[in-house]
Amino acid sequence: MLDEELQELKTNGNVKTKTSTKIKKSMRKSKRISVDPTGFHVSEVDHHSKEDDDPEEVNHRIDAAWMAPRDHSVFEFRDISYIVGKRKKQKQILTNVSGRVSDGSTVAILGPSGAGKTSLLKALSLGITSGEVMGSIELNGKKLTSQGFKDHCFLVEQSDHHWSFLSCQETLMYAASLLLGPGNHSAVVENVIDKMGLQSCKDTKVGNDFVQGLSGGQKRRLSIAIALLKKPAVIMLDEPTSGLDSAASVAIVSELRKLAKSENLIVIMTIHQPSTKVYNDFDQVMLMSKGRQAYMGKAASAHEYFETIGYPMMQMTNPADFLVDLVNADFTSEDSVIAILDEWKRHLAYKTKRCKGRKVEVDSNDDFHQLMRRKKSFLHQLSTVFRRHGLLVARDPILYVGRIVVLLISNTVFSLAYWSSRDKVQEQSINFYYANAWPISLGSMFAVVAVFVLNSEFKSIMREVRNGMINPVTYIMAKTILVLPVMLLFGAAALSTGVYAILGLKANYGVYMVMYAISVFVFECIAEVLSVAFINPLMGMLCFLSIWFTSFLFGGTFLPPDDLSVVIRWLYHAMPLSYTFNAISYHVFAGEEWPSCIPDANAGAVCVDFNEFPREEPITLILESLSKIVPNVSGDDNRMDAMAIILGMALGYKFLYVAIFLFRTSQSTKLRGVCEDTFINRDDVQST
Ligand SMILES: Nc1ncnc2c1ncn2[C@@H]1O[C@H](COP(=O)(O)OP(=O)(O)OP(=O)(O)O)[C@@H](O)[C@H]1O
Repeated sequence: MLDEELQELKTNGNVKTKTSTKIKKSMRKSKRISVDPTGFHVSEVDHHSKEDDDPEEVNHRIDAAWMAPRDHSVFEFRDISYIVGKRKKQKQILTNVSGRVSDGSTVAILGPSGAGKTSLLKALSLGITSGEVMGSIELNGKKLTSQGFKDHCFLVEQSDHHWSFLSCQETLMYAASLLLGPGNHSAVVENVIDKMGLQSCKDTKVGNDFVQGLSGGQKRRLSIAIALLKKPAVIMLDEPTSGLDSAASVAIVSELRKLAKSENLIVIMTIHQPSTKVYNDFDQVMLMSKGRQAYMGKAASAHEYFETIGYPMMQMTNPADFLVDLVNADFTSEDSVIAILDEWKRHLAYKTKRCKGRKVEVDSNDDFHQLMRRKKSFLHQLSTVFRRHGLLVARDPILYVGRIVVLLISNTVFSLAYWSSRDKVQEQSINFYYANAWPISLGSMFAVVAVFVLNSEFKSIMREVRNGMINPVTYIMAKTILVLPVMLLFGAAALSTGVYAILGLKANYGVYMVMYAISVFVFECIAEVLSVAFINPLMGMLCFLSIWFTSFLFGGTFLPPDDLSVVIRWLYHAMPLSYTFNAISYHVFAGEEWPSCIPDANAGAVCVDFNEFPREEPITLILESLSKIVPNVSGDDNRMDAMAIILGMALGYKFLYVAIFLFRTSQSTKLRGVCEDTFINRDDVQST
């Protein structure tokens, strides 16, 4: 309803309901703002009026500002060059690529495979973090910085990293909450659902490779819908039609064109080889080959330009095929491609020497962004991310729920395997020890799954951070708070049925749960580090398994630390499981009635001579006797110390995780400004 009112208001502005009156008032307020034509500068904003303090009023102003068309903008990049490698192995990926796009335009970057399309888009979205990038990128005449990109631009990547277990509508509601601040944004969300044709699948889960969900085209539409929620000046899309059939490709590109016109957007996309229908929807095209430009200008005039330089297009030809084939060295001679690239350089107008890299950031003082900045607080973001990931923790079976179920089943089976240790006799003490060591070993090893899942989550978070949706700290905090009780649930699943119900353990349940949770938590923290340290999750998983097995082997269950070579003896002290096994073995034998060992009456090596261990306490005795077989067991109560050391290790790993996480999410392209002669498009010279 509100949506319809807003639409009507936007077109004729005479809806007479209470809600629309508020929005109207808000829009009038928005109009009080005068916009500097060179940027998004606001000259007159009443920052502290009484109405601004009313959350409902601010909410309506945001909705109204969101509905209003965006300010005019110009995106310009000059002499973008990109070099990778060092010295003799240097490779020039991009060479002096320039362009200028105004709002309302859709630009397609075309070219054969390896032409440099993706590299250019990455450079324009400040996403290149290695090698050297030169040139200048400006939005409304001001240098585009990472913050400027977060405020005014949005990159839709080729692979859609969404939250698989959220529905389309839930995804958009959380995105709206993150982008627009607190309040009910269902009207705005409905608006983008309608615009992107997602009405029929709004309750469908996004899905992934393992869970059926949205189709490829719907996922792409969802990515664009999220971008629209932000109301950016520029949307960049990497291959938005890849993997889609021709009808879906036409629909997406024509929708983007309409959006560019209606929302004053600049749309820049890379595209491989579009059909004629898709090509006709582009306002401008940039043709690339060998990292250089062969053409940049009106899509409809491209064939005229090539005709003037001696390459007429045959009738009934797909213009995109014609252009791409012209500069594809696989179909044309290398010399001919170079001649076309050189010809374009000659065609460009010469502009005087100019130093780029001015340190002026894009303003984000337009009304919409002013309001949003005031509304979006760290706490609000934290609570949104907390609610979203709480839902995902409950729904995603791979991350935690699956582990809880497997721990429950496997440890029930283990306890049945050690059924005889219920007798609590000396010769069963070793079995009872193992019955308690396996649940913790298994629980800590299962954290390998977290490496895989968190690696994939990190990609989604990276997308959100780069597009200015969230502060990475909110994700880290929310996840840490959510994971702590889950560790206790792991303990409950691993121990309740197995060692407590089946084997009749009497040791304090609460203390055991906490010890279990801490011991598994440290491995969860190791998994977090490895999930962000490697781009490929399989590398992280391999590393995790190596660390876990080292911890298991050098945990003192099998090898006495004193027998180890001095070169690797430190591993016994550096790995968490040695502390865990020591503390847990004391805990499970403490408080139990273990009959004293009678010398000579027992077969096997378990029984000890009283004279060797003159102490009276039965717990100490059983532990001392057990230590003959399990080197790490001792009669001393080290539980507090052990847990403190493990928590310290967990904290260390957490620190490392946060450092890598923040480092990777903060990386962006460092553009090195150049002071060289600049060549720009003749058309642009005329239009400026
Ligand atoms: N970091 C890098 N190190 C070495 N070579 C690179 C690097 N990045 C890109 N390249 C090379 O630069 C060229 C352009 O790559 P890019 O992915 O930009 O091309 P593209 O036009 O998007 O190709 P496609 O359409 O096949 O995706 C390719 O030859 C690629 O191998």
